[in-house]
Amino acid sequence: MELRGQTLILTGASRGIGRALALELARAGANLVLNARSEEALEQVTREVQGLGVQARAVVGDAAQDATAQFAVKAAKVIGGFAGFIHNAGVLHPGPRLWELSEAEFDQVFATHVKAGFLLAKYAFPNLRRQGSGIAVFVGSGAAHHPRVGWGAYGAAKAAEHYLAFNLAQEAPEITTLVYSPGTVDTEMQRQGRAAKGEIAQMFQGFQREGRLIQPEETAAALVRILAGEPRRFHGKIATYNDA
Ligand SMILES: NC(=O)C1=CN([C@@H]2O[C@H](COP(=O)(O)OP(=O)(O)OC[C@H]3O[C@@H](n4cnc5c(N)ncnc54)[C@H](O)[C@@H]3O)[C@@H](O)[C@H]2O)C=CC1
Ligand SMILES: O=C(O)c1cccc(O)c1O
Repeated sequence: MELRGQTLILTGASRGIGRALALELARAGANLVLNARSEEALEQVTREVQGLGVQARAVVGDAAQDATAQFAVKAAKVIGGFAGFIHNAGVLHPGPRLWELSEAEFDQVFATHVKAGFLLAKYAFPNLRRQGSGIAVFVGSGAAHHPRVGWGAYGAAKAAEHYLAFNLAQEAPEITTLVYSPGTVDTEMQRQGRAAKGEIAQMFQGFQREGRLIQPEETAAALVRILAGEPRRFHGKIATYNDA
């Protein structure tokens, strides 16, 4: 897929994998609508992306709010060449067993991974279908298939997010829709995992001790290689960091 001149929406762009993806996509020539909740960090990433010579627009807000998704699609259409989205925003809340999470934490995890994915599809897919093509990437996780003490809501939300992607792939075959599983990546989410209480912290500490963490730049480059190549081979499937 040619990325130059195409406009993509990217959620969770203020740090970690999202920030690295924004920069790598810009290097590949893509214009970007960047979303995150923290205005200062997002504006900073947006300036860095613009410095790479592409058009970029920051949309500050919760990706799980209807207005955020609606505005992001509008902003992408104003830039022109709207080609789709990468839903990367995520939150883990590591540590508590499922029944120890607050209702607000549970809702936040499902809203960020699942509802935000639904809203992006709700506003992007009708446009992309009219154009007859597009790309939708859901940043997924091995957690969707591997129950562990201390990440129950997260894993359940990731499983639901994967399912949204697989179902959309059937509902809109003309839009290439895939899950990207980024590997175990050295980000704030990993740091929160290591600092958590209970068994999950040992797992995350082990990732670091065993040298299993990859850098956000590596996993971003791998996804952009997939997108710039033949993303269609992963339609309705999970592409992993190693596939690139
Ligand atoms: N770091 C890892 O080892 C792995 C990460 N992932 C997934 O990769 C994605 C990115 O994670 P990381 O960069 O590691 O995490 P991170 O915590 O460093 O960054 C998450 C990003 O999402 C944003 N965000 C969170 N809630 C949001 C909301 N409601 N609306 C808009 N933005 C929101 C944050 O502001 C931040 O920009 C997530 O979907 C995560 O589940 C999947 C597998 C492994
Ligand atoms: O599988 C992992 O290593 C992992 C770690 C943190 C967060 C995740 O989603 C993961 O899948």
